[in-house]
Amino acid sequence: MADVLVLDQIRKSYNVGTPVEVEVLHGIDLAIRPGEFVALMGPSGSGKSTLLNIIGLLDRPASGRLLINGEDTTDLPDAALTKLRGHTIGFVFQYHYLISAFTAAENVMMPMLVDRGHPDRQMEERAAELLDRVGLGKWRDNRATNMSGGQQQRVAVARALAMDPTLVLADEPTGNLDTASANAVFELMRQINRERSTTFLIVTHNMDLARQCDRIVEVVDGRITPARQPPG
Ligand SMILES: Nc1ncnc2c1ncn2[C@@H]1O[C@H](COP(=O)(O)OP(=O)(O)OP(=O)(O)O)[C@@H](O)[C@H]1O
Repeated sequence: MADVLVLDQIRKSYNVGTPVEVEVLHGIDLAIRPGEFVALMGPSGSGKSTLLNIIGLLDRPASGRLLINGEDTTDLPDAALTKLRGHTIGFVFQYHYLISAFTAAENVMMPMLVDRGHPDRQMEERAAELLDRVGLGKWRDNRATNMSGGQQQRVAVARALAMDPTLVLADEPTGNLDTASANAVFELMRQINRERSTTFLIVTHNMDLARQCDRIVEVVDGRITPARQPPG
């Protein structure tokens, strides 16, 4: 089976006032296999979010190749990138970004609504199944605003899974939560990874959580440091 993700010499610069370009990713090589649960760590400003945006097809690298499920995305037009993103990648952010006027179920349906063409019944059943899975079946018709931070983040995890993605990208998904809620959200993602073989790449500053991952990838100054196993 093809690697879920292959990065080959990915470089990225930001324009910080013409003509000044500052390179923040200096040739990143990375491969992630199907079903891996990987922590992405590194100091503030090292380039983790920049890298995640490129992997999530939200931003393009200046040079280098990015393959998702064996497909080279380098020369794909924007519309094809949007479609590939919608069908293969789920996102969880530090802030949940739920729509407060919508119910939990409606929020989970959002990726399917955006993708268009999914019958209502199918979307409702999928949302119900996923909310059950994250332990919030009874909260289906509650507005997102009436839920706790941990519950909101579990709805966000359910929403990330709506399109049955191969890869979930999570940018500090537990950063805003108290320790108990953070552990619960992390454990939920770990269980989903084991049950469904969904691949996860999780940015975290939390070493306790990172050491429960299969592997830690560390970015320092826009470069990946040599691989290391989570300390036992
Ligand atoms: N839009 C932008 N324009 C210019 N510089 C940027 C932009 N976005 C990020 N940078 C710079 O790129 C570098 C990497 O930033 P990035 O946000 O990827 O780091 P990070 O590792 O995710 O940090 P943190 O852990 O604080 O979120 C930093 O020096 C940052 O200032």
